[in-house]
Amino acid sequence: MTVKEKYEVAKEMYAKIGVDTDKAVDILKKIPVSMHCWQGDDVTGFDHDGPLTGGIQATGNYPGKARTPEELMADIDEAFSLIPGTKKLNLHANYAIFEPGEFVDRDKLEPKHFQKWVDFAKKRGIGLDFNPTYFSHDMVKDGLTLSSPDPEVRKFWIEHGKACIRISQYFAEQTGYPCAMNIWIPDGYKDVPADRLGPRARFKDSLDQILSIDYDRSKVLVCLESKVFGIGLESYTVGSSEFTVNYAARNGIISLMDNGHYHPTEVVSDKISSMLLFNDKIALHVTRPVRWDSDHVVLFDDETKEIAKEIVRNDAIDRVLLALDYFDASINRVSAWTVGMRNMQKALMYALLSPNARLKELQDNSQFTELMMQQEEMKTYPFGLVWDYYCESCGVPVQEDWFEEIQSYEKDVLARRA
Ligand SMILES: C[C@H](O)[C@H](O)[C@@H](O)C(=O)CO
Ligand SMILES: [Mn+2]
Repeated sequence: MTVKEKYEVAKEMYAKIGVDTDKAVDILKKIPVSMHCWQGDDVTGFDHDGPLTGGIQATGNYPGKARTPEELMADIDEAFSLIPGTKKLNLHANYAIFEPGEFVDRDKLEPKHFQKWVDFAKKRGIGLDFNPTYFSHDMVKDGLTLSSPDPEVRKFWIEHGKACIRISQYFAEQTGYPCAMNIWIPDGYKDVPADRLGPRARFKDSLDQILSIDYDRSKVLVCLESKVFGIGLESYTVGSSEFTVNYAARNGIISLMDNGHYHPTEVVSDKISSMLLFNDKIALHVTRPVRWDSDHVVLFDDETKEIAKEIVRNDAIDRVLLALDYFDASINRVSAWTVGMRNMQKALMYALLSPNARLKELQDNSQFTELMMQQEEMKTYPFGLVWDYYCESCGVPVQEDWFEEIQSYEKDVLARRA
């Protein structure tokens, strides 16, 4: 049987419970998922030689890491050729590309330092997202940036934030797609602080200054990401959840939730509905925390599925900005991208193939026995046959066929980067 014939069988089975698989395929094709450039080189970037700082860590030493913009772009293209659906590319400011011999520090970055990325995106018809890089830099003093007590340090990073807004607006104007610009700072303390209010007040003032510049809010979607702790910053995080949610709500920007940034038993899937009730838009970093904010590759696991369900069944596809955020250096990095991106879309597909209206009705009518039965039965519906058809209709390899391509690319390209 062909992929299409198998799809027809699945289509009939889903139709019996009121699910329109053609519609699910059409919807999924249009949901943008932003792929993070930093999986390709373990968050190293091109503006700096030092270590990765900011309380985050890429562990592993798998060969073939991209070392230049050209290598990173080639690897992104390779991953894109294996990932179905609508993609965006998520860049960090430390991926600026300079002319030979040129160096421009982060407070002075301009759109021209990202022109090659803009050309890359335009050629592929995709949008760009952006992130100021508040880590891996000498101006991070004692682990602090926008909340530093040193006005010089704060000024440097405020200028960086402003520069990034201008660059984001350029991205949006050039690509024709709004640019989500996410602010995350690592600031915090390893040990019990003497003053929790001061750093947060300074962070608040720094954000106010960054956002005071004139920019087009329909083009630049500024987001603010919270965190619970970082490595070496375990006792106190300036940009906590309460801080970022309140700041975003008061200042008309977007809260970004990273599902690695909460206490281990807290789940982002349960937060989405509350956030949707009070915000026009929210943003997500989908990752996989294993015991801590470990940034493992996104799997087709329960929490990823639950996150996708919350987006789909709350009719919030256009209100949730979806980006991935992980960096695994222990496996083939192109494969890591491909697995994570495909899994995010599988989770969305799984949610789109759920009889959501019926399940809600069962809940509202207190038919909990039937609700449990139906939710469990959904797990063995032929989801994979619809997924395969979706991949085929997007022109990317079906099932594990894509891995052969990864193996050839590793042999022909990555292995030669020694
Ligand atoms: C590199 C990213 O900006 C970073 O991972 C941030 O989003 C984060 O999640 C830090 O823990
Ligand atoms: Mn994140």
